[in-house]
Amino acid sequence: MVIEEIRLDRLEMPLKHPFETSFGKLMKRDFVVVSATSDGITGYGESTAFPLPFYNEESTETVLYILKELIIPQVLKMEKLEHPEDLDQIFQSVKGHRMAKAALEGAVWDLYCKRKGVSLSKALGGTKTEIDVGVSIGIEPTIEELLDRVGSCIDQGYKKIKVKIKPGFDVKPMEAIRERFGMDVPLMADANSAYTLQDVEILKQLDPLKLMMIEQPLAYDDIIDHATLQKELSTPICLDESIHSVEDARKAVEIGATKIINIKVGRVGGLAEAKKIHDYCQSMNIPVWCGGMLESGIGRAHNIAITSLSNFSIPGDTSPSDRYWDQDITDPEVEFYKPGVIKVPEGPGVGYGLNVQAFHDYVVHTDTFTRTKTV
Ligand SMILES: O=C(O)CCC(=O)c1ccccc1C(=O)O
Ligand SMILES: [Mg+2]
Repeated sequence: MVIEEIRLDRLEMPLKHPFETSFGKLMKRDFVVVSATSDGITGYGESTAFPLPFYNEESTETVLYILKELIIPQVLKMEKLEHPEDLDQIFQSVKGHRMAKAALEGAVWDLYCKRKGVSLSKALGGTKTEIDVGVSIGIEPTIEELLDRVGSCIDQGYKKIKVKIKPGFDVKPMEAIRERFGMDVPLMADANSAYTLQDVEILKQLDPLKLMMIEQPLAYDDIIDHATLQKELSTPICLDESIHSVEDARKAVEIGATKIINIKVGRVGGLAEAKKIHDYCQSMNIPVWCGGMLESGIGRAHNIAITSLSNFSIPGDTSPSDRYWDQDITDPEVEFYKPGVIKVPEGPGVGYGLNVQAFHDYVVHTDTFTRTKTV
């Protein structure tokens, strides 16, 4: 196929509730949607970078810069793009910037699948027809408010409850959840890199709570200290921020830094790399699950497709649209078809259409790039 047009729409979507992590508080989502068109068919991808580089090094502005200046001009010159993996030649010319690459790669996967008339799930080798989902709960102002939110999520049927922690809001709130809701709730904590090895005594106090895992307790770029910490903890460590590629996954698993991996399509540079990590982890008996980045329905749809692969055996953070949005930009929105379960769509591509009206209501800026005709 030949891609004739690529569009970058920057959107601002207000969150229903502020979302607080150990690195800060988000009130709205500011992100980029990539549209790629060939023969009148358009595929969509979503950038998961935040406006500021507080989760990883990328930001909305760096995504726009890398796509506009370095990647899109090369893609619009490609003579032959038979498969999304052909983008790799171009991607190799830019180190890092994985969220920028993933946003474009996602649009090309959707386009490729729509042209072939197959679902993205099938094209990736997915086998599940439905996926179990969990919820990620931000840091709440008080333990009481956290308990209310956890209770409501349990009532809604979420299959995993993840709670954000930070120094000063860790052992007490997690103990309070266990006391109120019991030891059977599938419960985990995510620290977003807020601790160091100095904090091992605090983290050890979580062990009796039998959490499913603790996500990224130490630095965003570390695996060595995580391996040291894992030797001290009975709670399994799950890496998020530190894993950017299948090579990172291999090294982290080999040194014992992680027993479970959170795969985020954007963080690892796209669906092709996400699948490689999934396959490697499967061969090593390491379970994986799909993380979230407060995506709109477009990013959620990609997450649902990759989660249909068999080693995504732990419920991910792909909650329905109404967890975050009054009005999402897909039609239909992402919904439970029974509590805690989302159906994997069977239609071509991501299987969710665009709600054009809602989409345009959130757009704040558009750039369009077209192929220069060659004779
Ligand atoms: O999209 C979701 O529901 C997951 C939310 C979440 O946990 C998160 C949100 C923003 C930044 C980082 C993370 C994370 O998983 O670490
Ligand atoms: Mg995380």
